[in-house]
Amino acid sequence: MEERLRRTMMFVPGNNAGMVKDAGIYGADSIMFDLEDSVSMAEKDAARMLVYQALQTQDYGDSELVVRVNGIDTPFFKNDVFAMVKAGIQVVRLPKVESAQMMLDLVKVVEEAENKFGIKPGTTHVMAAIESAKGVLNAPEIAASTDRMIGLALSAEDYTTDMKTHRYPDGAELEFARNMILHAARAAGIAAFDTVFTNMNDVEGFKRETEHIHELGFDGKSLVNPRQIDWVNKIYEPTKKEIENALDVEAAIEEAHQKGSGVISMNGQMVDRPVVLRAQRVIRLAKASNLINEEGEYIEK
Ligand SMILES: CC(=O)SCCNC(=O)CCNC(=O)[C@H](O)C(C)(C)COP(=O)(O)OP(=O)(O)OC[C@H]1O[C@@H](n2cnc3c(N)ncnc32)[C@H](O)[C@@H]1OP(=O)(O)O
Ligand SMILES: O=C([O-])CC(=O)C(=O)O
Ligand SMILES: [Mg+2]
Repeated sequence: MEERLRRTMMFVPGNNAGMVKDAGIYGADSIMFDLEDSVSMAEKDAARMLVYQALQTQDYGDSELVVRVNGIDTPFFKNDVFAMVKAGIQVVRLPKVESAQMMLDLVKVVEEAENKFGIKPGTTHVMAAIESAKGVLNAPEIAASTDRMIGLALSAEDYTTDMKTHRYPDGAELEFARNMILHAARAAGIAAFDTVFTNMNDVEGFKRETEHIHELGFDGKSLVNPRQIDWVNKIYEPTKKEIENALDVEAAIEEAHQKGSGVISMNGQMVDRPVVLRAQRVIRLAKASNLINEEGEYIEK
């Protein structure tokens, strides 16, 4: 199956009826309804109900549908998971994950809910948000904890609090966590998401951070505002040169396969599997940015 693009995962506060209703219009790769920290204690049940109803009635287009449930040690957790699985959510994001066991405990509840509501076992995927030193150090075992895992996310607001620091413009305080999470995710073959950027007035800071995590190799970022979607997509957009090279690589490897070979030379450059895999990702990103037409040619904008 073709890997899904996950450049933008937008948080939508689960108690905000207007935002929940319109969340599909902005073109986020993933919409993440939040039942956790953007919802006050008094509104936990109302938010769960609102998101449940929206999932039954709203059309969210091609966006992947994710819910951030309340933590496993809260009185809301089990009700959240049951309601969201019943509503057919695609991914449950567990916050503040510190061990593989926490993911296994989540999966047990997901399984119970799938059985209860007659949903095909294994349909509901899960992901972990890493928000503490312990979580970062256990990232490899968390990433490999279950076949249902689709990704790891860094959650830097809680993480920097746990580390007794805060966020700085150069992001030096996050480098170790970013690298651990990225390596753990890649080793397990799942996605890696960078954290939110919450200062809506610092557009340059947001773009600098996104360029940095793009360079490191993150699939994308958790977002708090729809304006951030286009900024991320622009940074993840391949260049004309990258797209044309990727199209040449596809053609060259096709020719090689027809000759029964897995490797070929293209303008003096060896083309083999890793080069082809990189080219395929460039083409997926280019298609998502409408930079390749039906005939498979680059579209000049
Ligand atoms: C540390 C953590 O846990 S972070 C995760 C939890 N936090 C969240 O989920 C916060 C989500 N984001 C928000 O609530 C808001 O974007 C804020 C508070 C950051 C900024 O709010 P505003 O300044 O009002 O946003 P802005 O003016 O850009 O809104 C423009 C439009 O986008 C909508 N919008 C803004 N943020 C979102 C969102 N996250 N999801 C869906 N719609 C949104 C607004 O409703 C508004 O719609 P309208 O034009 O139809 O009225
Ligand atoms: O997942 C995120 O990026 C938001 C969050 O909870 C945090 O930073 O603590
Ligand atoms: Mg958090």
